[in-house]
Amino acid sequence: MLESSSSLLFIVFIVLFLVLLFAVLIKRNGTAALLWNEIIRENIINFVMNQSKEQRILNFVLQNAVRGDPSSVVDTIDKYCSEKEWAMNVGNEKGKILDKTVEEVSPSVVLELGTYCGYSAVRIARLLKPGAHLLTVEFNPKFAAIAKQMIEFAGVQDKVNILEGPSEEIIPQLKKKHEVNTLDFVFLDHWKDRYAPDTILLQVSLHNSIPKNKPVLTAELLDEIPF
Ligand SMILES: C[S@@+](CC[C@H](N)C(=O)[O-])C[C@H]1O[C@@H](n2cnc3c(N)ncnc32)[C@H](O)[C@@H]1O
Repeated sequence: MLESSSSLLFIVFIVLFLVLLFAVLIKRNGTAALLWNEIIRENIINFVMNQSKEQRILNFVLQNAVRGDPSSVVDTIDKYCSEKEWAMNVGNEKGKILDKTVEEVSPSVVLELGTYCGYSAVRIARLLKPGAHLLTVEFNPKFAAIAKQMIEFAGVQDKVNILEGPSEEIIPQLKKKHEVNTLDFVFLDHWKDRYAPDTILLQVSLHNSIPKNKPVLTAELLDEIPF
């Protein structure tokens, strides 16, 4: 009896020690914090709420943003992601540089690789001149479905075309299937290991018709440009 209660006490002690150790790690170590927030915590919330984080972001927008007002959609996503749950949108800081580039270039045709929930797509589309359009590529069908609703709610669906599939498959189809002859602005915000091969693929597929003076921005580059 005494033996079993002391081993129980020992197990409780070990569990408490591990919880404490993990709490300290989360506070001090970026990887542990990421592991906790992005994998453990998020999956627990998804399980309890029976809903993905992306669906929660969309619901928050549907309940709090102004329908047909893209800036309100952008601001509402920023509010959710700064106050409630982090998400991999480009965010407001880098978003301002993105805005500035779109305004300066005044593109007619824009390509974005990596749509996610449609945050940057709405952000770019709200600044496009009449007749201009954005093609945005996303290979996760669940994210593409969320983005479609986000874009429609923001009222920019006539300016944005979501192309569902991997960039490496979509890019070679741009010319024939989507009638793209030249791109005035490219925003690379998908997985980093595809930046270089997709940039080459773009030039090959469009026969070098991305003019040299037209910007190709990556999410990482936005970190380095002073605003
Ligand atoms: C950082 S998020 C994009 C964020 C988005 N641009 C925004 O600011 O709202 C990256 C997205 O790229 C998608 N992705 C990654 N690699 C891809 C590929 N090769 N083809 C298509 N989509 C890809 C992922 O599923 C993810 O949704």
